[in-house]
Amino acid sequence: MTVTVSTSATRQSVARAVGVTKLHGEGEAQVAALRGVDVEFTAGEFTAIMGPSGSGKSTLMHILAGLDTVTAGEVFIGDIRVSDMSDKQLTLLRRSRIGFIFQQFNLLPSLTAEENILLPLSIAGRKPSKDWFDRVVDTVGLAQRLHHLPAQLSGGQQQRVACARALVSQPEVIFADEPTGNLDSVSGAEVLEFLRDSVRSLGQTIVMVTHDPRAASYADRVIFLTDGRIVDELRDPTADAVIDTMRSLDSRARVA
Ligand SMILES: Nc1ncnc2c1ncn2[C@@H]1O[C@H](COP(=O)(O)OP(=O)(O)OP(=O)(O)O)[C@@H](O)[C@H]1O
Repeated sequence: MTVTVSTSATRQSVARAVGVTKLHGEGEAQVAALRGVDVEFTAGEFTAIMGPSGSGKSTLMHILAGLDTVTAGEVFIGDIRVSDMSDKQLTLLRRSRIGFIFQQFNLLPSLTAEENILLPLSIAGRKPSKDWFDRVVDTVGLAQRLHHLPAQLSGGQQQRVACARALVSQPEVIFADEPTGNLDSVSGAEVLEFLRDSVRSLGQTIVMVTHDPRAASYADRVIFLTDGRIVDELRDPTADAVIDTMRSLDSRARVA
């Protein structure tokens, strides 16, 4: 069964996939990573994408973020059709409208926390608003660490720098790929609380790929992928509800 995920008509759509299919490779080695995915992400919402290994989570996120192309279907960021864009247009779109948080933090080791946070804006030739910068730094709790190098920060603090870097340019949407995958449970919880706060108090929109039911429970909604299709969705999830849904997907897969 394929589920078409619907959203509230009153909220603005920030990212949308319509009938997206993605084939990797050629001939006998060809793999269908996504098979006709329809999904929409609305403003001010925190969504987690879950599913077994190989179900297409990273492929979906990369396609939504303009980092990979579709085989069929369409992708929109706001009302802009990403699936038609040239590489140059995609680079500009990513710089101006999309934020990224990676499992490995991806901070530049020779730059201070503050310089890392401001780097995307400097590259785009933009100046930060001082008020917004202060608010973001305050929200992530890094005011006392701005002049430290990444090596002088804990893993959790480094990931909070990466979160601030994603937020400071006020992107329409932040894509986070296993943001707590390299953190212990306490630092992971801090980062997740921060991500949830940035949605609740700063109005950010976040789409996060995770394997961890507890991480997914911080989201407003969880969508579940199996074998390249969206097969289920939970709103206001608890970790137990996410675990139960994952188990039921496993048993459905075994029966099929
Ligand atoms: N560049 C590629 N070339 C060939 N096949 C690929 C490529 N990228 C992904 N795939 C295949 O597409 C399918 C979906 O992969 P994807 O990485 O999106 O899954 P995932 O759910 O993110 O997995 P994981 O949880 O293990 O990271 C898998 O079968 C994978 O082997």
